Amino acid sequence: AGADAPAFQLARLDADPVPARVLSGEFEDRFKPGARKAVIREEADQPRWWRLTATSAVSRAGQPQLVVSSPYLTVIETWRPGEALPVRRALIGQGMDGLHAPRALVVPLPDGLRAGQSLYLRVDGRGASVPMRVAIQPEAEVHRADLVHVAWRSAVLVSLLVLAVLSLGFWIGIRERSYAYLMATLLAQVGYLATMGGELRVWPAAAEVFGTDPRTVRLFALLAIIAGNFFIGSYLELRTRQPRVQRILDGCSLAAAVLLAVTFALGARWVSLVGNVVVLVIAGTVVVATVRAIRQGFSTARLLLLSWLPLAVMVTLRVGELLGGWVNPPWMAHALPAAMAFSGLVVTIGLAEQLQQLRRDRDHASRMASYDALTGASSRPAIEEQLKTAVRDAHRLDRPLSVVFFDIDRFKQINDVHGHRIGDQCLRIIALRTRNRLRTYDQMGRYGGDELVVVLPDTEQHEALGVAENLRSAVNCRPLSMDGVVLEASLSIGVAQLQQGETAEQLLERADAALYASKAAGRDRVSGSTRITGTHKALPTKEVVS
Ligand SMILES: Nc1nc2c(ncn2[C@@H]2O[C@H](COP(=O)(O)OP(=O)(O)OP(=O)(O)O)[C@@H](O)[C@H]2O)c(=O)[nH]1
Repeated sequence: AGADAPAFQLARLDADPVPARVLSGEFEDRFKPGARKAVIREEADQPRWWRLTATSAVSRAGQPQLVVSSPYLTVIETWRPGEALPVRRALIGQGMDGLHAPRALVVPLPDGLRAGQSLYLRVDGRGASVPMRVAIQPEAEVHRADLVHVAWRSAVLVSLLVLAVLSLGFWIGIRERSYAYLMATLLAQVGYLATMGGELRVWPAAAEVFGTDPRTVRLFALLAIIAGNFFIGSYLELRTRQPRVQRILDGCSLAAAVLLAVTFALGARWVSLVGNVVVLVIAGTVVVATVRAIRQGFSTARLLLLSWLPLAVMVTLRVGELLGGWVNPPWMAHALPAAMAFSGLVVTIGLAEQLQQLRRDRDHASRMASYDALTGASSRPAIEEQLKTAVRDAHRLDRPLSVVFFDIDRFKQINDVHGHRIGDQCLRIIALRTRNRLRTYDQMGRYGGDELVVVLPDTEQHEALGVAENLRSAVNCRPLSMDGVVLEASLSIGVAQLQQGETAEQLLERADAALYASKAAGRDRVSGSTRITGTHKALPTKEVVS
């Protein structure tokens, strides 16, 4: 509430004299009003002085607090009226206060302020140049905002970490590289948020090492950019689908990598400037790339766009703020991290969706390999495999097994007279009529051009001969009609029952020989293999059931 209508004025002194001189009033005339009413933005690399003057009285009731939001690395020393020593505040290190969430620097004003009274702030922004909102709020309000802040940050950081762990799991599980890039991006984002937001101070040792060095946050930001680029490139298959866009992203990654190198050498201000421009280029490029991918019919790009748009908007708002264009509303402090978590979540869902598609494709491919597309019967390798299994079971369980092998008579002539298309339909109808006369556990496969094999488990030769006769009459008793063409067709059939010690190949060979016997005897007939010695006998029905 205090941020809406500040009861104070801010002014800045572009110098850093010794405190006693400032407090003595020597520089009062040289303080200039700040660019914005309730915002401190310290651009200088050296500490500068800011004066906060109450325009109306701030009552001591409710324990008023001076609140400076999103300070990042800034260290502020505050001289309260009448005090010779300052109160030092920083998110990390000396001046850290254990009472408040790291969303703001908080200085108690136990006596309130009279109208016209001033606070003097020595602001050391360490060249970070982030805009900080200033407010005077009662203690209770500060605590409420702290609680909200902690809840948000915990939710976002935990989400990002959980998604990173999930990505790690997927990466290890299926060796899909996109997940490694996603994991790296998410972890870099966590690093960025924790160093930028001050959560790092939970671990004092880490806070001392990383927390007060402006290069750490740049390091994480640049790593997030590079990993994110790799992720997007691999997710959208840009290298093959949109090579030019991929080159732009590669250029951005290269720029980020160069910045990464010089940030250690220099720590210069323009590292952030160039880095932020690179971020804007990426934000725009990725929007274009996803829209194009969607146009190309790449359906999972929709999810990427959904995940990217809020992030791109938030990042643009934030970069605009850092580049000095404007000051974002306070909720932006949560919106950017939330957009990161949302984006990570949606992208993980997108990857899972891609994974499912991959599995569907694989299932489809294996179905295609085991079925003959024209007749719907098993393919040759599949029926050979099924026959082998059936033969092994028959030997092991001492059960009978028969095969029926047939060939359409003068099929070449059907093709020649009516065309290949009618020939195809003829094959399909015969396969359908065959299938309709089999038991569910009988198996049918297409062995060659117009040759089909039927495997009949638990069937002795005499029963198989009956089945074969049935199949033969199913074709020759009723002419085949298709597309206005009606034609007569017939089958030549060979039948053989498995003998003891016989292999699947030997069994098929005998059935094939019987088939040729049928052809030789004038076609349209059934022949059984004559050599029958030592077959497996069918058991009485009761025992079959058990
Ligand atoms: N329409 C169609 N024809 C096929 C297909 N596969 C093989 N054929 C043809 O089927 C014919 C098979 O001929 P054969 O089995 O050698 O001889 P046939 O004409 O059936 O004569 P017999 O078997 O001696 O009665 C060949 O002309 C092949 O081109 C197919 O998928 N579709």
